[in-house]
Amino acid sequence: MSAVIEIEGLRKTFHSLRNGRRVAVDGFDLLVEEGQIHGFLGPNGSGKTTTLRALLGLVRADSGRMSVLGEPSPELLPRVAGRVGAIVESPQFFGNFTGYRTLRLLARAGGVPVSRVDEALELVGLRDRGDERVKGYSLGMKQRLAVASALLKDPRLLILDEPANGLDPAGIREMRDLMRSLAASGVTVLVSSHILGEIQLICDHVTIISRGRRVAAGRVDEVLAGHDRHEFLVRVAEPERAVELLHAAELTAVVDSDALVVNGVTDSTVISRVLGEQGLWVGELTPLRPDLESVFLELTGAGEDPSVPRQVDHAAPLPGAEGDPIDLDVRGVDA
Ligand SMILES: Nc1ncnc2c1ncn2[C@@H]1O[C@H](COP(=O)(O)OP(=O)(O)OP(=O)(O)O)[C@@H](O)[C@H]1O
Repeated sequence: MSAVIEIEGLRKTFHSLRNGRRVAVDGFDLLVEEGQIHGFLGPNGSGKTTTLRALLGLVRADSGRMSVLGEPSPELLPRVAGRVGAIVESPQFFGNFTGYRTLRLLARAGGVPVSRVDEALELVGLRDRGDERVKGYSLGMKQRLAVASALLKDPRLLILDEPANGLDPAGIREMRDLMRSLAASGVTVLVSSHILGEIQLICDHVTIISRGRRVAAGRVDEVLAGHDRHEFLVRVAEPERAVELLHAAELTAVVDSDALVVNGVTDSTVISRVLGEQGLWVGELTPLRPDLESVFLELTGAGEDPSVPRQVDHAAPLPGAEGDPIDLDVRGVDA
């Protein structure tokens, strides 16, 4: 399978008079292969947006090697820009324009055949609402319009920064369905998020970033399996006595409210045998599988670092700190 995005050893430091020197990305690696829906997970301020901006040439990295669709980025990104759709920054849609007119304008500006507008609206499920003004759109619809704008040129790679941010459950579901159908049509998707459940539902691969560093990467099921403590929830009539019996059999067990949790067990029949032999019949024996949330919290130290201030979205770059932006049609959503 070929690499669609490769990042090795990316480092980016911001300097400001107020906060001094801040290492936003600290030797970060990322590999996204063709056909993946790849989740890019990390707490607020962990470096996701900075990584994506560096990849797309919107901010200049201190060091590191990056490539997109096989071309070194950002140097030769223009060669593949026509096959990359990205929504990383806040876009400005004219509220008085209809969705259709907005896309037609963007298509013309980007040299894309206007016939592509209908297809893009269809793909994001806005074909029926394309004649309505954008100011009447819900946030979810605006998000989908932003995705449609990134789809105008029929990209092979779609990069979405926090597409579910601010959406209600219905909007999140729509976004999820949209990503799935795009992936089914052969588009590789990289989606950054701090919404763990969403990533677990949508993505097949994940890279977790914490304080600018990669702390886990791989297939979602493999990352989860790597953190499986082989725990079981056990319900019996006498939990305290059950714990004593399990300890005597050299198993680790603790009472957890009206049940007990046994860990480090690969074969659950051992538990029922130890207890059954002493007349304690097991009423429930449930494997406690890790979910992405518990893995994420474990790896990132419970999320947000209070010493790291939240990014101000439109923080003014320092003179000379930014690279020359590349015309990638990078858009975000006007909330
Ligand atoms: N233009 C900037 N100037 C100074 N510091 C910045 C700038 N952009 C980002 N940072 C800092 O770099 C760190 C990483 O920020 P980044 O926005 O990349 O994180 P993130 O993972 O995308 O967070 P979020 O989920 O909150 O968007 C933060 O400490 C942030 O304050």
